[in-house]
Amino acid sequence: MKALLICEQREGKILDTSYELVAFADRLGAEKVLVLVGKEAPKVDAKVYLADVDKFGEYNPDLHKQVVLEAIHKENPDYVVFVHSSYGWDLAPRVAAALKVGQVSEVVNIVDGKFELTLCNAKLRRTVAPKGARAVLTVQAGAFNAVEASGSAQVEAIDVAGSSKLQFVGYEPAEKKDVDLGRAEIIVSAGRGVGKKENVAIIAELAKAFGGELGASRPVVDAGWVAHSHQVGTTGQTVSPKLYVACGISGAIQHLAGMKKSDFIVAINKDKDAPISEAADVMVVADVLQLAPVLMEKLRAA
Ligand SMILES: Cc1cc2nc3c(=O)[nH]c(=O)nc-3n(C[C@H](O)[C@H](O)[C@H](O)COP(=O)(O)OP(=O)(O)OC[C@H]3O[C@@H](n4cnc5c(N)ncnc54)[C@H](O)[C@@H]3O)c2cc1C
Repeated sequence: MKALLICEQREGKILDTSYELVAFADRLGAEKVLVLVGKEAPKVDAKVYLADVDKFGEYNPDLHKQVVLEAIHKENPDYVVFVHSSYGWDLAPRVAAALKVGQVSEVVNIVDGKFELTLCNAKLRRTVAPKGARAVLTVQAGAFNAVEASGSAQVEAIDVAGSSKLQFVGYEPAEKKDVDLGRAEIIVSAGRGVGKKENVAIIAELAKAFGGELGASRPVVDAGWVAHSHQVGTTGQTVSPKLYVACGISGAIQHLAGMKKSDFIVAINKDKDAPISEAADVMVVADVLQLAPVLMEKLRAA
């Protein structure tokens, strides 16, 4: 079984998720071959097809698709694997359509060689197996722990003739945020379990008592209870504070992807079986609205 791993870089820096794809292939027990439109190959003991980023652009769906199709032509892989990122969301279906094969999106685990996906806001999981001989997959960021960047790739340059009406112009820096969670040493995050907007103030106060910043899960942001700059997860910020306190957060894979590299994780949840318990160093089974005032009192007295 062979997996062609479509890696990503940004402005010369190989993204960590590329090494998550390697971990995915290793878990699958597949021979791995990597493809990157970039400058330097990932550090891995495997063959890497390297396409010149100056020629093909940081991103260009027409040209990058041609590069991937050329690598598929050379390697005849069983699986063509992308990260479930904005790059993968855009490119994977284009490749699947060109190959006329099915796509399995957002794989979070491998069980007996089949692919596990989440559904119902990550409350349930289902297992699927592609029917055809080949499939395109996207793998959820954070679902597989990245392998260490070490090894020496057998690099082969890949070039394709192709034209596109699109041109990569550049990245636009995000607006300056009111909070920089990336630098925070302590983050206390509010999840849907806090119940209503007014209760977020309690978690914000708790964050202050810890000397940290307020984070949030996506539903809390989507509901307009706090600004998006506080969101942690795949569509928010990736954080790695010394202490992360998750208040009323279930631990969906998209949230975990953004915070699981925290040094120490405390989860406060009414449900002892909430998935966050698997990532937490300490799981406090409690109503966070009852616990928070007690905790604040202790912290202030300390
Ligand atoms: C493409 C995509 C991208 C996404 N990106 C993100 C992202 O960046 N960040 C993110 O967070 N999510 C993201 N999500 C959403 C994610 O799948 C989950 O839906 C979300 O993380 C769930 O948020 P939650 O844990 O706050 O809510 P829920 O899953 O509803 O969990 C609430 C938890 O609170 C507990 N609870 C309830 N009441 C209390 C109480 N009084 N005290 C203590 N515990 C209580 C419950 O037991 C439960 O575990 C994304 C989803 C998709 C499809």
